[in-house]
Amino acid sequence: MSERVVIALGGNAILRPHQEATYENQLENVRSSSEKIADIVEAGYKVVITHGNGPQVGLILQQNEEAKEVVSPFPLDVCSAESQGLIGYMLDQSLKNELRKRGLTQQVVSVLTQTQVSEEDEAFLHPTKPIGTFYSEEQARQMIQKKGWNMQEDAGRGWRRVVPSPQPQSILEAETIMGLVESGAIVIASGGGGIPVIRQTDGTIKGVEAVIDKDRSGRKLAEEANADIFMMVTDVQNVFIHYGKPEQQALGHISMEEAKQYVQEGHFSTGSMGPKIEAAISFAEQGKYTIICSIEDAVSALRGIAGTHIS
Ligand SMILES: Nc1ncnc2c1ncn2[C@@H]1O[C@H](COP(=O)(O)OP(=O)(O)O)[C@@H](O)[C@H]1O
Ligand SMILES: NC(=O)OP(=O)(O)O
Repeated sequence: MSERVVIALGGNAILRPHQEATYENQLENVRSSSEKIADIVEAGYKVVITHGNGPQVGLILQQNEEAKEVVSPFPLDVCSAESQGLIGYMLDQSLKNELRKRGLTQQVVSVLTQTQVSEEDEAFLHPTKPIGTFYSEEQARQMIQKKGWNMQEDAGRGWRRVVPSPQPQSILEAETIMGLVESGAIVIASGGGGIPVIRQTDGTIKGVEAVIDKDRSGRKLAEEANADIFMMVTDVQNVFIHYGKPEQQALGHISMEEAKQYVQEGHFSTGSMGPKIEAAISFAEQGKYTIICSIEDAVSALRGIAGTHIS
């Protein structure tokens, strides 16, 4: 039986740090990622796709805020929904085109996904999720003063706006997503971690202003989809210890215990590599397998010869 892999595509792989945020640049990145995803499909894996939205949701939010004198701005959960539509559309279209080119007949479908979070989550008081553009420290100070943004340095790449990132509790459309996966379709779901919603006392759902980490939601999706492998595709080839320092060292195959040890030693930044390792550890706790790699290495990583593997 073919193995099932949930691929989580990083928002920064769709729009690279410091790359101009045009639609064309993002479409080209998504198009080349789709070639690699099609390679994985062709290699015989059953594929479920999720994706980040950090750069995109930040830009949509900024577009809303900049135009607020002319057009009423939308809240962050709506911007999240917009980013899911934007990226889902690009991925869906690019993958359909790539599969068609190769004579592959799998259906591709993108599901608008809402993820339940708790209103009580401490994360609402401590924003940690980097979104939007990268700024210099001086520009960041101006943004904090002029716009009242929360800003943090993001893993040595520059300063970014940060917003609350509550823990995902459940994926509301999980059953429908599973039905589509079982039908043999390639499903794109839980984009940007899913649109964050809370369940109110009367049972209705309502959007909340946050951005969920797609690696945390991706791990939930991988559990729901009963995936054999959870693959987080990002803009580095490996996870490193002593990242960004002269003594940095790439990790190949490590155990869950080693991963926990490295977390304790503080090797992974919150808001970037931290949540990926956290997701890998909880997936490994269920006896499952996680890979963190670049999109270029995705096929070799599945063969075990590239990327970081946590089991
Ligand atoms: N220990 C580490 N090893 C590798 N990358 C790290 C580490 N700590 C922080 N990072 C940063 O994590 C980034 C990937 O996380 P993130 O930006 O959230 O990716 P994505 O948007 O692709 O999910 C890398 O570009 C790197 O700058
Ligand atoms: N939502 C989310 O985790 O996006 P990134 O992968 O772009 O950070």
